[in-house]
Formats: sequence, structure tokens, C-alpha cells
Amino acid sequence: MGAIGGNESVQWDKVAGADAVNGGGTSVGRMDRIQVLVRLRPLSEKEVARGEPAEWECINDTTVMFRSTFPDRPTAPTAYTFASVFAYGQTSSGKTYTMNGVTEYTVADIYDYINKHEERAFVLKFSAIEIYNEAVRDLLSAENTPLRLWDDAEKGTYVENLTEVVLRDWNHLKGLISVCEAQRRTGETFLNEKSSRSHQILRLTIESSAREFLGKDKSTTLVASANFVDLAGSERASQALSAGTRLKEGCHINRSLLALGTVIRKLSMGSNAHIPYRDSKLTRILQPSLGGNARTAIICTLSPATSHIEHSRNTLLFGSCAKEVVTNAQVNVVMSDKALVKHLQKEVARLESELRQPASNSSLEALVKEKDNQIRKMEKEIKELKSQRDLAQSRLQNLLETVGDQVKHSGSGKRSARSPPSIGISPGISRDDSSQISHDDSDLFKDVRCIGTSGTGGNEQLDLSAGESSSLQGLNMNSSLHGSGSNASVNSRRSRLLSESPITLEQHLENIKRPFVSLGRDLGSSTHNSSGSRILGRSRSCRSLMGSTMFDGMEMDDGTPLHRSLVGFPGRPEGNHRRGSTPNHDAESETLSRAGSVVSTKTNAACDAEFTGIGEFVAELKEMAQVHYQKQLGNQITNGEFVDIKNIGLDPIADASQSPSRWPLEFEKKQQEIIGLWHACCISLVHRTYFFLLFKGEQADSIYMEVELRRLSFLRDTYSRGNTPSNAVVGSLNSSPAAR
Ligand SMILES: Nc1ncnc2c1ncn2[C@@H]1O[C@H](COP(=O)(O)OP(=O)(O)OP(=O)(O)O)[C@@H](O)[C@H]1O
Repeated sequence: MGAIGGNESVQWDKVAGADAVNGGGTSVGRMDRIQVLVRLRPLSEKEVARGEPAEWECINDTTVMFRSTFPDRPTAPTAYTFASVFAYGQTSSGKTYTMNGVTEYTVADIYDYINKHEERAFVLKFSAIEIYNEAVRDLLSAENTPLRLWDDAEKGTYVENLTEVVLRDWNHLKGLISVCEAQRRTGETFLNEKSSRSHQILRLTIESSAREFLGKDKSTTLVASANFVDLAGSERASQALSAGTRLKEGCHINRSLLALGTVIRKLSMGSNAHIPYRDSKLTRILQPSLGGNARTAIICTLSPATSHIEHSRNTLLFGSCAKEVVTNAQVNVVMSDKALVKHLQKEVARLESELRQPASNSSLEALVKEKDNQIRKMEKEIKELKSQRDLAQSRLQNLLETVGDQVKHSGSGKRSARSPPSIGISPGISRDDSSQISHDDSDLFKDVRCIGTSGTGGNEQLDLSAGESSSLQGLNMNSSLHGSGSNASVNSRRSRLLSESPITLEQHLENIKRPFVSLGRDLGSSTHNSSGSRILGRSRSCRSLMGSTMFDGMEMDDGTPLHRSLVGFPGRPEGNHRRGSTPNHDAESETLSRAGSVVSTKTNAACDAEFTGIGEFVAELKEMAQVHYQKQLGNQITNGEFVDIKNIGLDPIADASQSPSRWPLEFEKKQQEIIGLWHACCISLVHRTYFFLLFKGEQADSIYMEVELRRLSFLRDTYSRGNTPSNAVVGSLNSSPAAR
């Protein structure tokens, strides 16, 4: 029997008349087992005539007892308990007899209910089919054409073009049932004079609506169907003595009943295994009644006769199995279009209101916020990484270009009067050095000289300018002096750089960047006192990386690299080293004062930014030199192959502040003591950052050249980023091979 239920079950239960179609007020939308009922008919006249005893007896409302008259036959089980209704049976067991009565009583009850509930409007529709030899036929139609079955997502399996008659009254239904009886295929068999040769399904569809809402927006209709199924009975050909058409009919009947039995058995096991509904038309049509939206009762009919013991036993086993099958009856609601629209609008409003309530969705919102923050953070990181990657690639490209230029220069055979950089060479850098450079380069040195000659420390300025030129020319000199060997070395380095992944370089830069950023902050906080005057060297980190207070007074240090030959330079006029600085503050720029004072004026922020850049550069150089050097000498290298000037126990800068003319000598002496045969080169960066690279043998030359290339690349980057380096730096940029 069909039933009704669903999400609105509670609501619909309250609607007057809903229980009428629910089967008398039973709960809906719940799991139900198939109800099983046993009907034991009395012995027929034929059976009595044959002298057959009654083997079965109903001993109470729920138990059928087997009283075997054959002591040698197995007796177990002898009792079957049913709490429920059972409907199934062999041929001639009384199914049709039973179903006729059930149909009549059910319809009578329905009409009785309708009469008692005038507040609801009912519409009853009736249809009837038979399944004969696996063909579906409309019992209300005169045509004998088999009907097709279709599957629909909402309706389930349905019969195409099936006649459905709207009932006028009870008598109308009676007349239609009579038509069906007349149309149904029956035939005489040995066991039944009027044996049903087909499965018959009578369907009564009941629709009800509350009269007060009829034609209004709120109008809804409840729908239920009652299927009255009179199955053809299983039969043994030997017993039924069937042949020909009857035999064929019997085969189809047994096959479809077997399919039904299989479905029931699988459903009763409760597993999620495949249920073979499609094995027969009977199970396809009965699918909702067996395992879906339905409440089902099966009546098992038995003949008590001895000759049907096995059949009866099988019928009871079938019933035992069927009562384990669970169905889920729900209310079937058909809504008018208007009611449906209104219902959906209400649902939308409810959902919107839920979304607006912060309390109920607080955890969700928090989660969304957290995710948003994570996304923003990751986007920022990606942006930073991309920018670092671009910077690294740019530097790499610059370096490669510069190396290429350098190779070109070395290939041209241009020689410089400058000696290969080494500690022991004569430190004097004469004006002849500048004579070795090109015309373009001479423009650069005009700028540098302009700075140097305008102050009292002209010699020093000149020397340092020459140092700058030397360091620039050193690129060529190294190549020239090393000849093809140097070219090979440069090419080797270039190959190495080319093979180095930009990602690796990027990661490397990221790793070395962090500590310098923090140092830069330290610097920012320590470079200004309360009066705004600059105080350099307060922070140890500043001192070690940015130079010391001594360089505050070195007018030529900004952007003017100290050539390592300066290590051996006998000294500079003392007054030039420790001249009181006269800051010429400008928030945005930095200038070199012709008056001989270092004018390095920046806002803290600007200083920080540039310092960070320098810090990166220094760290990069250190790393590069160290890696390179280790590659060259492998395990022979211990600590100290690359040392900060502080790390060798000498602070020539600080010493120079005491006695500037002494510090290179002191350094050399110290270097001899500590380093022994190691060579060293002194690298000057913009803004008083000095450190020393100590190398051994010929490697010192090539590494020094590479370091210089890096330095020039750095300066150019600084310039291109819009920072304003010193004039000397600008000059060096304009004249550097890379810039050209
Ligand atoms: N409860 C009963 N009391 C008296 N007679 C009954 C009862 N049930 C069935 N009979 C009789 O038994 C005979 C067979 O009944 P029925 O035709 O309903 O069997 P069936 O199971 O439908 O058989 P089939 O499967 O061959 O159609 C009929 O003559 C019927 O009148």
C-alpha cells in the first residue's frame, strides 16, 4: 500500500484529513517492516473427498501450527510467528478469494472515511493492469496491446498510456473491479477450476485537499496509492498437470515469483547489495511497495492439505523472510504552483536570515576570516618572492653581462699599468693609472678628482680616486695579466653562474637577507641622537658592517672603493681622515661636500633601506667568495679564508682614527702574523663598509675580480632603483664596463 510522508510530515499530519490517506493516523515518514499475514483456508471439497487431513492449524492470532500426521517427516520448524499481515501463496490457496475481500473492505473503509471528513475534498482514481507472460496489459482497456514500462526519477517505474478512471462512487468502483475480473486471464487447471494465469494489480489513487484552501495560494494536495496485488500462484507442472499454454503460463508465473522471492530475500538481509528489481516486470512495478516509499502487507495463503505441505512450508518461509524487509513510508505532497512559489520564498527568507545571524555563524565567519588572512599573507609572500627572484635574476644577468664585457676587454689585450692586486705590491697609485683608461673613463675621474682637489686632502682624494679607477681597471688588468688562464677562469666562473639556478640564488639571498635587515633597524635607531646629529658606530652591528666612527670623517669613502693596494699605502694626510663632519641634511638625498666633509644625510628610513641593500650585498659577496674559495681549495681551507676585518683582531679603521697613517701598515703586519701566506684584498663599499677578503695564491686575483664585478653591479642597481648614491658612485657607474 502506498503511504505518504516527508519533510513536512509533522505539518501535514496536522492538516485535517491527512491521516485518512496515511492509513488511519499512523505515523508517517518512518521505517516500517512489511506486514505479513497468514490466511489458512479450510480444506476444499475435493481435498476432503480425497481424505486429506488438515496438516496446519492457527492456534492463536499470531501462530500457525503444523500438525504433521507423518511421524517420520521433519517437524521443525513447527510454528511460525507473525506480528503482521502476510499475503502470498500457491495456486488455489485462496489469494484471489482473499484479495477480492481485502479490496472490497479497504475501499469500503476509504469511502467511510471520506464521508466522515467533509472538510476535505477527495478525488479517487482507479487503474488496473495484469502481467501475463511478462506482458503488461491494461485491464480497463478493450485493447490487448502490451503496455511499456518507463522509469522516471520522480514517479519511479510507471506504465505508459495506462487508463486511469476518476471514481464517482463506490458502485462505480465495484463495476470497474468487475470489468477487471472479466478481462483478467484465467484458466482451468487440475488444482483450480478458475486459476489466475496473471498477476493483477489494482491501483486506487486517493487525492485530498482541505476545502477551505481550494483554489487559494495555500492549497496543497496529499496523494496516496493503494495497490491490491493478486499474484498468480506458484505451481508445479506435475501437480497442476499443465501442458501447452498452461505450462507456458506456469513457467512465466514461477519465474516472476522466483524474482519476487529473490528481491524479498535480498531486501530482508538489509545489505546494500544490488536488488534485482529489473529481473521481472512484477518486481519493477512493485519496487516502491517492496523497498521504497510504501507500507506493505503481504497475505500468505495456505492450503492445509497434505498434498500442499511443501508449498505451504515454502510460502511460510517466504513470509518469514518478507517480514524482515524494511520500507520507508513518506507523505507525498503535491503543491499548487502558487503554494510552491510561496513555500520556496519562505525557505529563501529563512536561509537569508540564518546567514545574517552572526551568532549562529560566528565560527564560520571566523574561519573565513582566518582563511582570508592566510590568503593575503601568502599573496604578500608570493609578491616578495617574485620581487626577490626578479632582483636576483637581474643581478645575475648584470654579472653575466659584465663578465662578458670583461672577457671582451681581456681579449682586446688592453693592459693596465696596475699590478695584479696583492698585498705586497707597492701601494702607490700614480696618476699614470688614469692615463691608462679610456676617454670615457677619464670623464669619470674628472668628477672624482673634482671632489678630491677641492679640499685640503687633495692627495688623499686623488689617491682614492685612483683607487677607484684602479679597481675598475682591475677588471681588465686581471684578465690581461693572467692572460688566457684568466679567461679560462672567467669562463669557468661564468659557466658556473649559468648553471646556477635563479631559484637557488633567490633562496640564498633570502637566507642571507634576514640578519642584515635587523641590523639595519639597529642602525636606524642608533644613528641619530636626540639633537638629530648623526652618531655612527654606537651599535656594534653598525660598526662591523657600516664602518666605524673613523669613517664619519673620511670624505672620500662614500662610494669610493679602497683598492687592496691601499693596504700597503703608507698613509694619508691625517687631517683628511678625521675632519669633523658637517652634515648637510637633506631628507631625500645624499651629497658629497666639496668642503671635504662627508655629507651623508638621509632619513632613517632611507638609511635603513640602503643599509639593507648593502647588507645584502656584503652577505652575498661573503657567501660567493667563500663558496668559490672552498671550491677552489676544498678541504685545505679552514676558518678564516674570508674574514671581516674585525675578525682578524685588527680594526684598521679605528686604528686609523688614532693614527691614520699607520693603519695599513698595522694591518699588513697583523695580516702577516695571522694569515701568513694568505693574500688579502680590501673591498670598499659605499657608506663606509669595509671588509677584507683573504685568499691564497692566484685565486685571489680571480676572486677579487669577481667581487669587483659584483660591486659594480650593486652600484648600478642602487642607482637604477632611484637611490642617490654619492657622486663618486655615479661616476663609477657611468664609467664601469657594465654601464657602458
Ligand atoms: N478462505 C476460504 N474459504 C473458503 N473457500 C476458499 C477460501 N479461500 C479460497 N477458497 C476457495 O478455494 C478455491 C481457490 O481459491 P482462489 O482461486 O482464490 O485461489 P488462488 O490462490 O487465487 O488460485 P490461483 O493462484 O490458481 O489463482 C476457490 O474455489 C475459492 O472459493
